Amino acid sequence: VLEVQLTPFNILLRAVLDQLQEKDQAKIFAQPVSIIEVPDYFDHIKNPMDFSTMRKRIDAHGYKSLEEFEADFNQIIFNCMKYNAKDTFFHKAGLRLQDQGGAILRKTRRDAERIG
Ligand SMILES: CC(=O)c1c[nH]c2ccccc12
Repeated sequence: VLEVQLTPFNILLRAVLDQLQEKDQAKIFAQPVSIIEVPDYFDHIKNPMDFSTMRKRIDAHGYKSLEEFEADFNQIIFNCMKYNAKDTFFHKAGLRLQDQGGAILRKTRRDAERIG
């Protein structure tokens, strides 16, 4: 059922989100951090974010601009770097996603600028 109205903007956001998720092979950022797995997570992290939540917001037409979309992506990274100590697999995965995702978003902004 095509319950999501496909506008050019949310087609673009879904495509960018797919590219960002390709950089998360371990699927660390795919779903919300589980309060069962990590009981103290929400003591430290006040604005949880993950890719599945972003996808829901795209489908609800909840992003009014690319900047709002990027803010949620940056929240994922910020939370990961804050909660996980520097020498952990998760922290390092956050750094890599920030680097690789940053390149994807810069190219997206450039393309959007050109297309207008
Ligand atoms: C994204 C993130 O920080 C995590 C994703 N899964 C986790 C499991 C335990 C602790 C942290 C996490």
